[in-house]
Amino acid sequence: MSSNRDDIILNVDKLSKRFGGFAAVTGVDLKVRRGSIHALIGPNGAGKTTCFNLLTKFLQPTSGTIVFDGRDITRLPAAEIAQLGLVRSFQISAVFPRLTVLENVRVAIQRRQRGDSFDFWRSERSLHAYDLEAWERLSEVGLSDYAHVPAGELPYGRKRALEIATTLALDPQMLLLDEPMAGMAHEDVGRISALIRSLSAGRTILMVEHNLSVVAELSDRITVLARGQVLAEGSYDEVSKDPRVIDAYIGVGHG
Ligand SMILES: Nc1ncnc2c1ncn2[C@@H]1O[C@H](COP(=O)(O)OP(=O)(O)OP(=O)(O)O)[C@@H](O)[C@H]1O
Repeated sequence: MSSNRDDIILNVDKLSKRFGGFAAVTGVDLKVRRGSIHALIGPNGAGKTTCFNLLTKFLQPTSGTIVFDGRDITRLPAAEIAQLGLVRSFQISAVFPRLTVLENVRVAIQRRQRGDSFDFWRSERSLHAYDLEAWERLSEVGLSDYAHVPAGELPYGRKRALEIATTLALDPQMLLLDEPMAGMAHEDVGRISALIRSLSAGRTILMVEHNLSVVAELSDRITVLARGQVLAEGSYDEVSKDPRVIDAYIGVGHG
């Protein structure tokens, strides 16, 4: 694939999701350029999480199409989408607290190699085969010094970094990050921002994030949702000056 500026890795067309009579997402168009950091923002209840769930097929769309890397994935199951390289960061609950940081990443790599099964109670020797790659992932997210610490003992910010390392173990072309700064202490925000920036080298990132200064700093492009629809799209400067965006945020008390 070429990597010119118009190279769209994710092309979402008129995506909609209804829950019974309630339209959570309506006619959303979204184009994400390969290699960019794209943010999806909007006030509470705007439909951001539902969009993520539709993209990764945790939910089936009511209508619309999703094309990833030139392929229509609208009807594919979640596991196949991950295999194609569109991967959502795991939740912290997916980290095994008693396993060390290194072991967690090793298990994630093994799951990629063996498919989505948990038959990791194999020989120690077969697990060590994944060590080299696991160390690389840890170094990529700045966790090398924590390799032998049980995951459950990591501070919160480092747990998010581990969660990202286990996601990288799936070798994604495109990462969906669901509120990467949620619950983060102030001192962790800068470090995770730098991490996201470094991850974007050679990958595409789509993130839902409430911290607007992080969105401003990191994003090449921003799509603003409100009431399940696209309200505005552009650079941070453009969307933050848009009166409709300001109204939508103030309307639900964000200010
Ligand atoms: N499974 C469901 N059944 C019914 N309604 C739902 C369901 N999931 C989400 N909704 C509704 O869809 C709307 C969009 O919710 P969603 O969680 O996608 O918003 P959001 O932008 O992610 O909000 P937040 O920023 O608060 O996380 C909300 O009104 C929500 O109540």
